[in-house]
Amino acid sequence: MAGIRISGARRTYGSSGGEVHAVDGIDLKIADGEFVVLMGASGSGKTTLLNLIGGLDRLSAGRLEVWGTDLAGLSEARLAGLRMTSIGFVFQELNLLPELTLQENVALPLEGAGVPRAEARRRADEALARVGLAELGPRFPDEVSGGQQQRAAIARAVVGERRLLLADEPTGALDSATGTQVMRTLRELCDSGVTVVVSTHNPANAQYADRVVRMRDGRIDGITAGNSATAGNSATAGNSATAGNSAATGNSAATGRSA
Ligand SMILES: Nc1ncnc2c1ncn2[C@@H]1O[C@H](COP(=O)(O)OP(=O)(O)OP(=O)(O)O)[C@@H](O)[C@H]1O
Repeated sequence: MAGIRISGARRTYGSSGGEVHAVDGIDLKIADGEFVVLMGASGSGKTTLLNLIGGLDRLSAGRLEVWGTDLAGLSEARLAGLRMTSIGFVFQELNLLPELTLQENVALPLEGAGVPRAEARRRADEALARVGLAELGPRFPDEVSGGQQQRAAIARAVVGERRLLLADEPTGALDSATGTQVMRTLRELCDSGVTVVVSTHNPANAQYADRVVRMRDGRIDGITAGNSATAGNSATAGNSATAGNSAATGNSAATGRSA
C-alpha cells in the first residue's frame, strides 16, 4: 500500500521551559481508501496530527510519508502543490466565501491551480453531485442550510483528483441530525475511494469509521474497529470488521497499526 505511514511522530511547540508536546510519539498507518476517526478530548493532539498529515505543519521528530513521499523532504512550494492537487481540508467553522455561489466556491481551488474556468465549474458541479447537492450550485451559502454548506465545503475539499480528505471537527458546529448527514456524506466519499481522516469529540461519529484511533496527551491510547458495518455500508463491512486485526484480507493487512 502507499497510504499514510507515520512513525515516531512528534510535534513540540514552544521553547525550552515551556514546551508542549502536542503530538508525542505516534505510530500509525492509514491505508488508501480507509476511514479513520481520531477521537479524543480537547488538547489531545487531533488537530495537530491532521495538520501534520496534510502538510500544514511539520514534524519536530519522526517520519511521515504520504503516498510514499516523506513530507519532511518537500519544500514549502512542493507541499503547497501536494495540498492543491491531492489533499482537501474541512474545518468546523463553515468557511465558504459568502459572495460566491456554491459552484464558484467549489471551483475555486481548481481555478487557483490554473484549470480554465469552464472546466473548473464543470468539475465543481460533479463534486457537488457527489455530496448530494447537484441542484444547489447556483445558490449562495446563506441560501442553503448549515449542513448543505458543510457538504459544499466537503465538495470543495475533494474537487478534482483529491483523494485524501482531512476533516477537523466537521460536525462540531452542527445539530446532531445535520451532523449525521455530513458524516454519511464523508462515508459515501470514502466508499468511492477517498481516504478520510476525521477528528471529533463525538462518540456517535465512530460508527462511520473503519477504525477509531483514541488520542490522549498527544499519544495513541488505543485503536478499535469502527462500526461502519452497521451504518448501512455493505461495501465497507468487510474492511471495517477486520481492519488492523488480520492479515487475511487485502486492506486490513495494510492497515495494521504499530502503535
Ligand atoms: N501553535 C501552537 N502553539 C502552542 N501550543 C499549541 C499550538 N497548537 C496546539 N498547541 C497545544 O498542543 C496541544 C494539542 O492541541 P490540538 O489542537 O492538536 O488538540 P485537539 O485534540 O485538536 O484539541 P481540540 O479538540 O480542542 O481542537 C494542546 O495542548 C494545545 O494547546
